[in-house]
Amino acid sequence: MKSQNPTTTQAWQRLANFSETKKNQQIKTLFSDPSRFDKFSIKWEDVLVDFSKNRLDDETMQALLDLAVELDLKSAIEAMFRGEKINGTEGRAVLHTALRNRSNKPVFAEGKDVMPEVNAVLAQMKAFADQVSQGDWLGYTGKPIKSLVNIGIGGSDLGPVMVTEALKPYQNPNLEVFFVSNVDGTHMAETLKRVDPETTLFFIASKTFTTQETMTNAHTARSWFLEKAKDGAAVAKHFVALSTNAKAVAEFGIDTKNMFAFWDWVGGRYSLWSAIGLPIACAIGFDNFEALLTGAHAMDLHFRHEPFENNIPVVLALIGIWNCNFLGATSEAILPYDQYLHRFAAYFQQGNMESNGKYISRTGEKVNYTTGPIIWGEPGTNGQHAFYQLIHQGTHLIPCDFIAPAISHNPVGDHHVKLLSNFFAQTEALMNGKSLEEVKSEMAKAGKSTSEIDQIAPHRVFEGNRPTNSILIKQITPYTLGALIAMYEHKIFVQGVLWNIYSFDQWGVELGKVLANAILPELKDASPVSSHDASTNGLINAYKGMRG
Ligand SMILES: O=P(O)(O)OC[C@H]1O[C@H](O)[C@H](O)[C@@H](O)[C@@H]1O
Repeated sequence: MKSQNPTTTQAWQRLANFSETKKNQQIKTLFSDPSRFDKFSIKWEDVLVDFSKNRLDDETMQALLDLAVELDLKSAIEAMFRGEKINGTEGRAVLHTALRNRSNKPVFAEGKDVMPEVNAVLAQMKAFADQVSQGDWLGYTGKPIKSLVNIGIGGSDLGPVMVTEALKPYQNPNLEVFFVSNVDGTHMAETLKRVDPETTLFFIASKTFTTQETMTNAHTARSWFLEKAKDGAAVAKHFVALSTNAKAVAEFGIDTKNMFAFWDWVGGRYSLWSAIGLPIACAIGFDNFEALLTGAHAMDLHFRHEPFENNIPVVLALIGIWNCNFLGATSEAILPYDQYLHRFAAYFQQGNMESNGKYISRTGEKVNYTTGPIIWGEPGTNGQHAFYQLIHQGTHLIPCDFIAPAISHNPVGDHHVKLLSNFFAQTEALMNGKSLEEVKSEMAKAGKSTSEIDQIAPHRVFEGNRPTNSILIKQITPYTLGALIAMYEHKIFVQGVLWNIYSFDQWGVELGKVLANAILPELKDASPVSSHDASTNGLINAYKGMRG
């Protein structure tokens, strides 16, 4: 994979040169081009991506596309799909695309076709999910399973939670799903209050099977279970493991025949397509899980083969780079107008920020440009009544992705048209704003006094010109959700390639873990500590004092 500081390319120089003059380009005036909407939107299957409401003209788009060519994005995409070890610091391939490779064409990692293994685990998942969802998997007292409890954190939690929530309309009504991630005992305690050991299945989900939070929660769940079941042999009916680490699974006491494997070429935050997706498959049924994979595969094909100018993940990634590196945006909001997608932004916080939150380039130097933005968001319309104030009138430039389904799973009264009227109105308002003249004349018409108009009018002005993308999807189904997730995954990949950083490691999470392990034994007794800096010593000693 080509490794080059993007700022040294001709395309970047061009973008930098004209960005000063184009920075404040008015989006609404760009619509004087009657073909703008057609030119700056992509229709793919049942999805429409409109990126015309950006500070983006033909020249900028061309320079961004040239940047992708100059940095040899095409070869990088091929390198990922072909199983090259593009995760350079861990020496691993990145093949989540193989997990959903419905074509079944061979995919090689280290010279070995991974598809037979992928298919074997999928078959094992199907057999298991079918038994659970049909009520044939019985607990130790012979009762069918009613509650699924996933114990995992990060990539072993966020994907399954997000998808299970997003696809609730497809959920088996006989099953309830719970997710325990936090090492805070409250998370486990509150969940255990709501489940019955005779009818509960625990999924211990951990790629490494060493993660402190997950192992602590797993041991607590097992002790709770054994207290009731009083028979070690019953564990096999109530605990399964989703992991790459068979040895640690066996050491924990889960029979490896109850283990669903995946491999080191699956990154944690890209793992919902693997055995980590088993709770999803149980909750919504294996056919629906397969449709999720199929949708993602369709997006993979689009991403791999479509020319860049028509390639949704590539175009969205390039616009993100324009906004971050040239217009000064430091964050991006993801705003789904779909209550079922309420964990979507949280999921892509990990996807984006753990992948591209890096200041060291692939050649080991500190970068001299901005990389991964801060990702945040909540479902519309809740966000509108909370933080949209800042998006509309704050001092930060916050590019937003608006996502909405045309058809609701709950066509109750006029809720959906109301929801979608807000979806359309917000991007319109963010682009067009409202001028001082408009505000003044409105206030005058409403009979306000001149002094009131002079005093209040400036506060009611909307500068507008806030960039947005709108992603309209016919309906959120397993298939379209799979495609949507894959779309964002590939956007992140493209940005990592162009920023010349390694998107598939996460060294930045290590230091805190190591220090927590050093502090843990110090918290076990009352003796004061003095080995840290004054603040950390002070905090630990105050804690010991409060605890008594
Ligand atoms: O699946 P596990 O090995 O338990 O890892 C769970 C999570 O913890 C790590 O600290 C990483 O930051 C995440 O990328 C990962 O998803």
